[in-house]
Parts: sequence; structure tokens; C-alpha cells
Amino acid sequence: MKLMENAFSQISWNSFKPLDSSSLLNTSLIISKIISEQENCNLTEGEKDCIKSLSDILISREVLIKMLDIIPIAVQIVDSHGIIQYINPAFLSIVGVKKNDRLKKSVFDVSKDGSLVQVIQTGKRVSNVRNYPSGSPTELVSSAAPIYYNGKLLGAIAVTNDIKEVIVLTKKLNESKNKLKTLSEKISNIASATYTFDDLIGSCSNMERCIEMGKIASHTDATVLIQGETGTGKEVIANAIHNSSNRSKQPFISINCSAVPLNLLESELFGHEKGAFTGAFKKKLGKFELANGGTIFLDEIGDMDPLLQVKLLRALQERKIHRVGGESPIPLNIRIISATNRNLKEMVKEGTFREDLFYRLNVLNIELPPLRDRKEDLPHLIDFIMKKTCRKLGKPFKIFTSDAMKIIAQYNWPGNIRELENVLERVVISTRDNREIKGTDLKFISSNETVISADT
Ligand SMILES: Nc1ncnc2c1ncn2[C@@H]1O[C@H](COP(=O)(O)OP(=O)(O)OP(=O)(O)O)[C@@H](O)[C@H]1O
Repeated sequence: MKLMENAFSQISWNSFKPLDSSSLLNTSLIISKIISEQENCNLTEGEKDCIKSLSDILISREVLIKMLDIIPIAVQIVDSHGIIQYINPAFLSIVGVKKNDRLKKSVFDVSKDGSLVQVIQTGKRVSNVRNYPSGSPTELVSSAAPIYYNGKLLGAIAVTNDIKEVIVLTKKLNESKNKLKTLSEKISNIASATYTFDDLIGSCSNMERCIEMGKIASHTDATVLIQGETGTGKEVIANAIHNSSNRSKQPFISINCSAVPLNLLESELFGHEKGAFTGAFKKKLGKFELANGGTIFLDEIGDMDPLLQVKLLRALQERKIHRVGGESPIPLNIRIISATNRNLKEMVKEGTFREDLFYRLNVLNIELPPLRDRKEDLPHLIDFIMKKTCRKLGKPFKIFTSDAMKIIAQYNWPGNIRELENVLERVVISTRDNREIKGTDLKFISSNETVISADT
């Protein structure tokens, strides 16, 4: 009787909201038991009491059948011989058959590979049986359970779905899952800083000063300008500053100002409203808004067009931005780090970079030294990069012979640490399983063949 009460408690009596298939199956089992029991007047005293109290709410055979009639899930009930005693309208509409073609017919004739046949034959519950009932073009999936009373099999009840619906829903679910995956990948790509100060190798005094300045900057919200040749670690130190700051749990958004065409850069930085220009079909958030609360890294700032320099200056002064085509200003709580491999002071003198913007950006300055000026760091850098590269390529750790080290030390590394990384990767691959890298393995450096661009 507990089961009966549980089953009834799942029914929303006021609204007849649809139940899920398994609750429905349980409920229907009980209902069908009551239907047959009331007909036989064969209930225990306890069950009669319970039905009496339930009848205060609603219970009567007609009302129960009405309930089965309106639920939007297909239900079918057979007796112990497999003769169909009840079918609800949802079943008829999903399966596409007429009531008279099925009612009082044997399921062994009209649905011989269906779930009810299996239950009548075995006396056991079955789930998710797929079949095409006779006279129906629709593939169905049904679950069925036996109805026992006093140990005797009275019949069975099945709930059925049109499998097309299940397939469509599964497809939609998979599409949504894929979209979610792509989006979360995009978010983690744009919004996280990977490097920390532990990834910055350098013990020469110049480099130590830069790392020290980076650490000082990370304890403040001050704007930082990082200067240095290509591949000297500007992005690494910008990441490290963010990761050591109290904004580290907030986004780190990076934008390469030279890589975005001028006509798109303003909208990339500040976003745009729907219809702001031809092709602006949707509102779009800019990098500044995405970085709000965290850090924005403006890479290659020296390549920014003078017109945009004005807008950037305004954003920095007011600590607010305007989306392209937007009316109201959006307040910013943001740390700005910019970087360039160009000489901004020279550009200011030449008039190609705004002086007022330069001073706004250059509150704290970090000038990374080129690798040729810190060759004493080479052994440590080689060790660090070699370990990283061998781990990535699944190769054993390799060492440089003294003639190979001489070549490395004499080379002047125009591509700086990025070039060193590329050289090491190339040489680890080309020397296969050799444990030593010899001078002859580095012929491509001594012949001055450029290796800077491999990964840039
Ligand atoms: N001090 C360092 N210690 C270890 N690895 C470094 C260091 N500096 C840079 N690297 C490595 O060198 C590569 C280039 O660094 P990064 O991208 O930061 O240079 P960049 O100055 O921003 O270059 P670009 O101006 O071309 O954008 C990265 O793979 C980085 O891991």
C-alpha cells in the first residue's frame, strides 16, 4: 500500500501534468491494479481503507481511466492472455492505428515482437524494446511491467514513445553538448593566463631587474608597458603579472593590435551594438568588457592606428568605454598591460604615437633584454627548454657537447628565446634517439639559415 500512496503522491491532481515514463509506469501499475481489484472486489481490508481515503480525493474507476486518457504518453494494458483491455488516445495517435483494430485483440498478433509479449511470456519487466507494431509505420520504443496480485499474473502494462521523438531529442542534446564544449574551450582560451614567474628564466642582472619590476607591478593595479624585441618574453611576463595579482581569478584577455584589420579593431576592443554598422547582426562584447574585473593585454600597441589611439586614450582617462553605436558608457574596472617591440619614445618624437597615450601606458616600464645581451643565461635557458621540449615530444633528455655549446654561444639570436625554442625542437627531432647534440647537428645555425619564423 505504501507503493500505492507513493504512486499517487506523484500525480499533480490539479493540473494533470505529464509524468516521466518510469513514474508513469509505476503509477499506471497501481491504477490498473485498482481497476481490476475494484471489479473483483478482491481487496484486503487495509487496501480498502486506503482506497476509501483516496476516494475522498478523487479515486473512481472512471476518473482513473479519464486520467489515463489525457496523459500524453502512450499506455496499453493487457490481461494475462495478452488480450488488449485498454489503450489510451495518446497510444492511438502516436502509433497511428484505430482503436477497433487493436482493442480486444491479442498482442501476440498485433505486436508480436513488442514489450508486452515479452512480459506475458516471462512475467518480468522489460525496458526500451524497439519494434514496429502491425499496421503502423512508426518505430516505437516501449517499457512494460507485469501486474501481479496475490502472486498471480493478472496482465501487463506498457508505456510507449515514438522513437523519432527520442532520436530528435538525443540529436538536439548532442548538438547542445557540442556547442557547450566549443564555447567553454573558447572561453578558457581567451580568458586565462598560462605563465607564472616560475616560467621566466633569467639570472643576469638585467633580467633579474625585469622580474623584480614585474613582481612589484603584480602587487598594484598600475598600468604597465613592456618593451623588448620579438620573442624576448613580453607575453610571458604579462601573464605572470596577472597570475600573481589579486585579479588572477578574473579574466586575462589578450589582443594583438596589429593582427586585427583597422576597421574591425574598434569593435574588437570596445564591442558594438546590434545594427551599429553593416554586418553587425548581433550585439557583441569587446575585449575591454570581457576583461572587466581582470586584465587586458594590448600586444603590439605600437602598431595601433592614430585614430584608435585617441579612443583608447579616452577609455583610459575616463575608465569607461562606449560600444560602437552605443549610447551609454560602460564603466571599467580593469588593469592594462601593453607591449611592443617598437621604440615608442622614437615614435612619439616622429609623431606616429601620441605622447599623452604613451605616458598613460608607461606608468611602470619593463624593458626585456635581447638574448644576445644575456648569454650567461643560455645554459639555464637551454636546460629549461630542453626538458620542456623532450617531455612534449616524448624523447629522452639530450645534452650539448662543448663544440655545440660554442656555436650556440656565438650565434646572436635575432629571434631571441622563441628562436632558441625552435632551434632546440628542430635539433631534438633531427637527432632522433641520440643523447648528445654535436656541433655538426647545428650546421643550420652556423650557416645563418633563419629559424625565427617556425612558430611565430
Ligand atoms: N625568460 C624566459 N624564460 C623561459 N622561456 C621564455 C622566457 N621568455 C620567453 N620565453 C619563451 O619564449 C617564447 C616567446 O615568448 P613571448 O611570446 O612572451 O615573446 P614576446 O616578446 O611576446 O614575442 P612577440 O613580440 O613576438 O609577441 C615563449 O614560448 C616563451 O615560453
